[in-house]
Amino acid sequence: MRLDVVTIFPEYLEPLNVSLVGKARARGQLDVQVHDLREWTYDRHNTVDDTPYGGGPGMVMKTDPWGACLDDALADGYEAGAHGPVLVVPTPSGRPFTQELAVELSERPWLVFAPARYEGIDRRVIDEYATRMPVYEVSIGDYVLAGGEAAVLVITEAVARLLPGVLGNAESHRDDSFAPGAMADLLEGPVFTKPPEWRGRGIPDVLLSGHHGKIARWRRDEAFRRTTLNRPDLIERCDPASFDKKDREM
Ligand SMILES: N#Cc1c(-c2ccc3cc[nH]c3c2)n[nH]c1N
Repeated sequence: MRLDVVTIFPEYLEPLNVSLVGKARARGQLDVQVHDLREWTYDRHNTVDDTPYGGGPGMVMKTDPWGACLDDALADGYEAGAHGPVLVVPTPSGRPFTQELAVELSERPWLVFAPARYEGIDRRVIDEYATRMPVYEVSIGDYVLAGGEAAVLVITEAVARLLPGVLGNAESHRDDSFAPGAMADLLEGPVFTKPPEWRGRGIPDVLLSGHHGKIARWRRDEAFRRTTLNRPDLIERCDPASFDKKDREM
């Protein structure tokens, strides 16, 4: 997978050099190119913003730097269609970024991220590139950030960990919260590791029983309890029949 990120804060994307994404880059599973938008400005102040038409607070990111930078980023191997790039625009007014969307994006070969600053990017930029490729305007949550770079880090990690071979076998994302399957839409339950006792706190007996069926049932019950407590809205989406079926299989 190729990722291009256009930003006025390239240093904000330094975390893409470490941990899971950094290792995937080192292994050649990810090709990440970060572009400093100001390198596509041609005035002495490297201007990327201007006042909004119609008035109002703040500034709007200008068309020309974005057009010049995106054209260059896309010129390198661009082709339309299923094997081509998609434009991902983080915005508080976008569709929710979910595990389902992470899976959809992980199946694309090339993501081009356009994290804005100020009040956003001149709409004509998005409309221009929407004529050439799918555009995903996504929000990572119902809170307001000062720019889209943090969202790029979140989306990139959620997508990269789904790529074949990026997570070790032991770290399968099969049982992730929100991953498809009988535990779909349930939050993950508690986890424990050695030592067997810590500050007078032990391990739930069932996890020491070696009875895989009972362990699976306990984990599912704990996931159900945590989901009921923290995300009751997800409970309606669960199919209790899948649990009964799972029990019969244990
Ligand atoms: N994704 C996302 C966002 C943002 C966001 C994204 C881009 C810009 C550009 C200026 N301010 C921004 C906020 N806020 N909250 C979210 N969930």
